[in-house]
Amino acid sequence: MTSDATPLLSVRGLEKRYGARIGCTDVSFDLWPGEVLAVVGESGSGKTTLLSCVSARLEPTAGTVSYRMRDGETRDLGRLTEAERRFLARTDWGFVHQNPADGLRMRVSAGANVGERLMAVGNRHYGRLREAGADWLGRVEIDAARIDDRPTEFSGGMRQRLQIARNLVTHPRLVFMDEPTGGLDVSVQARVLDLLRSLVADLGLAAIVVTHDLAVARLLSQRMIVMKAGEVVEAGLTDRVLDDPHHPYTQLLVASIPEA
Ligand SMILES: Nc1ncnc2c1ncn2[C@@H]1O[C@H](COP(=O)(O)OP(=O)(O)OP(=O)(O)O)[C@@H](O)[C@H]1O
Repeated sequence: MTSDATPLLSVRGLEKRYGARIGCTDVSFDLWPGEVLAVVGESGSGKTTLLSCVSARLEPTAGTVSYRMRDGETRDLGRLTEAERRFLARTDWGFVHQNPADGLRMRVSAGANVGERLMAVGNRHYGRLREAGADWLGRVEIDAARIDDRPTEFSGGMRQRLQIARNLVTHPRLVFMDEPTGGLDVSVQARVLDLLRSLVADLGLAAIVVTHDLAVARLLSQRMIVMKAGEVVEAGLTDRVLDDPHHPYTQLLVASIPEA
């Protein structure tokens, strides 16, 4: 089976309830290899719930998430064993959190933060781990001389770039991002976004990016879904949705973007 014949990820009829409250409901979409999908919507619309269910961190109440594994077999994530899920998360997936402290080990060096992910996939050679660490620091524009510093000594933007390096060093096929620039100063957001965009393109990564910022969706994604009160109200190519929004809620979101 060729990589283009089947989606990397297929979500069908996904629902998550918290007791009587709806987190998200009736969500369906496909994600293709190398494609970036943005999930947008206001606070409480269900974006994080959806991301957590799709990345197998939260068990959905109904619906399925299928993922095409490296061997070409498509598996229902709900039927994986805990060990299989953890292996996927360590090797095939990345997760970039809004707060870098949630995705980094703050008490170990920058180099070890990057090397650790490689060790998890079987690399043991100290010299090569250090070399890869230095290489990846360079790729995220952190001076290799800072390799032995801890993230606690880094600025917010540097921490976020380090978290990106830690996630991408193993060449995952799919990266989940939850407001990847949301916690950063406006002045450093553009640089991190630019870096993310070029790395995602260079590595041919597929990604799902949760954001309330339509500018982030515009810059990073080819397709987007718009959520309101847990439901998808509009889906389509990012440029189409933003330039010609059909649903009144999307029109409202687009109209509320401040003029540049
Ligand atoms: N652990 C939880 N227990 C109960 N209700 C929850 C829980 N997590 C989320 N919810 C509810 O599910 C709905 C969707 O929340 P979710 O966090 O997914 O939205 P969001 O779009 O990611 O919001 P934000 O942008 O503020 O993070 C909300 O009504 C929220 O109150």
